[in-house]
Amino acid sequence: MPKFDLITWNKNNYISIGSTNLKEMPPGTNFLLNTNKYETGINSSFIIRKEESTAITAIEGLPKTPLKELSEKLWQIFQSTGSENDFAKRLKDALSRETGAFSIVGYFKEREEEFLIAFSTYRDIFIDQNGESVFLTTINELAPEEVYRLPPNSLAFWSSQKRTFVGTKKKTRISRQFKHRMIREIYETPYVLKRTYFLKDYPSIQLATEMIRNTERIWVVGSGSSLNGGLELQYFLPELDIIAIPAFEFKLHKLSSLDKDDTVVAITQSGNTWGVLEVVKESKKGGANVISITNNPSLGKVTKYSDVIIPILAGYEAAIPATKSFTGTLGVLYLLALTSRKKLGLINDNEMEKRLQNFSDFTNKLPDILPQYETSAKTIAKYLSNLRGGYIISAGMTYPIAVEGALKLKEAAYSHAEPIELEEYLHGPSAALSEDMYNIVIQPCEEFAKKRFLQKFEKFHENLGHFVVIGATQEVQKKAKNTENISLVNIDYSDTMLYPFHAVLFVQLLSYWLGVYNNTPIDFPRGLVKMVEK
Ligand SMILES: N[C@@H]1[C@@H](O)[C@H](O)[C@@H](COP(=O)(O)O)O[C@@H]1O
Repeated sequence: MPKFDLITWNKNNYISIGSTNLKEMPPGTNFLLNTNKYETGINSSFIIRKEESTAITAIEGLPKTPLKELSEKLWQIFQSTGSENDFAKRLKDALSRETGAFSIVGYFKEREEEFLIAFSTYRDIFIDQNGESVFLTTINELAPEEVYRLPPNSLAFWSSQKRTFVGTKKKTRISRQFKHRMIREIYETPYVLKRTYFLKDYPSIQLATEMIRNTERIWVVGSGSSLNGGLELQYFLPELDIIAIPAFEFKLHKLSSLDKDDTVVAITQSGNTWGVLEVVKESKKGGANVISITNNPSLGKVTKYSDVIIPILAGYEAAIPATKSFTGTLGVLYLLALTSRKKLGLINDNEMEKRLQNFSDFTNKLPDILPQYETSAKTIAKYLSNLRGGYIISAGMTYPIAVEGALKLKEAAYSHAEPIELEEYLHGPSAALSEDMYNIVIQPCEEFAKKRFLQKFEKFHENLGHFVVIGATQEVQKKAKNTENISLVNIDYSDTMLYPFHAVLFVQLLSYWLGVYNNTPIDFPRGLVKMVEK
């Protein structure tokens, strides 16, 4: 009998591998089942225990059927009689009928026979057998160099009698092993957004929308990247009275005037940031509505004080610089804004469908877009590595991305970057530039602001060590006389609401590569923690 770690796990109330403990993990997205060799950690949404050592399933993502029910359904199939092939077929049928972006791995023991299954609707699962152990993961970086790759919508089925996996493709070589968690997590983004897409049918989004519709003022509170992500709601829903404000500032000056017609949207990846908890506790006491958006919906304390909880489906994020959780937050806000616009009669069914389709198309294209962005980010980072710092400038929809970009450049690359609003640049900051500095302009998508940038183009380009322009850069190309110290990054977007996603991914990759060239401890910047508690 092979010795699965899962059996060990089954004897406990929770799963623990290496130093990580499921109880401390946000319900998540990636799982690693087993191994003695790779004690790296599991990040799984839900584990359902049956009686002693009989069944255990780990499900990540967002299937339509509630997780408990889905697990129960699979268990029924295992208990039914029939041949091994029948089991496999019935399982596959049941799983293929399910909608949503999810993956499942399971261990079942029935009539002295043991079975392992793996299935995903939307991503590869990597599988390997190593002597007595079986290894399953969705994180390719954790897999051995040569693994069996299970493509989406196929079922891998292992039985203790046959001792081989049925359904997997031939062994393939994993081409990329990520050096840092930050870059691996950026490359997780397509999966994060694919899961997020299915939030459209999630009850919390509908409830939050209802709350937003019946409210007078909306306050978005958070810190760090969560606050920066929150700024975007003001642009996604410009018709409403929304103010995004640091949690601490809100506590100091707004809490006292809060009333029951107000809604507080608290954004917190960890769900446990002290300043945010202070705000939600007191907002609740004061009778306001509280919506929390968190990557830790089961264990984050923020949920205790929330009327509605919307999960960020990013999964466990290890690197201190937030990347996939930021983009996951944008995804949640995109859906929340769309549903609210629909409810408020600002868009009709067709437009709603079109935007959802755009979002889904974007998630499908993203795996091809990311390496392209990375190639140019890497080249540009090389230029920037000789410079001491600079400005990151934008306006409108992508202004929050300039703010977030400046934070990423500081955290990951120790590059002193300051975010500036496009027009504000002309009111002081331009005076402080020198030849050892850079300007990064995220071209606005609003026509009026686009024109303004072109009109003042020379001003942004003067006295610089390097000038980077991100966006629809064709016009800039015509405008630029001296192209020596300019880098243009063309971004192809048709839906302006998706432009911030493109821009932030590029800026994250740029910060990452600048960190590599500057030789910084990218994943664990000095003096920073993932979560600021009391
Ligand atoms: N270094 C982290 C930031 O990356 C994070 O954005 C912030 C807010 O955390 P949370 O989103 O968990 O509330 O906390 C810390 O400062």
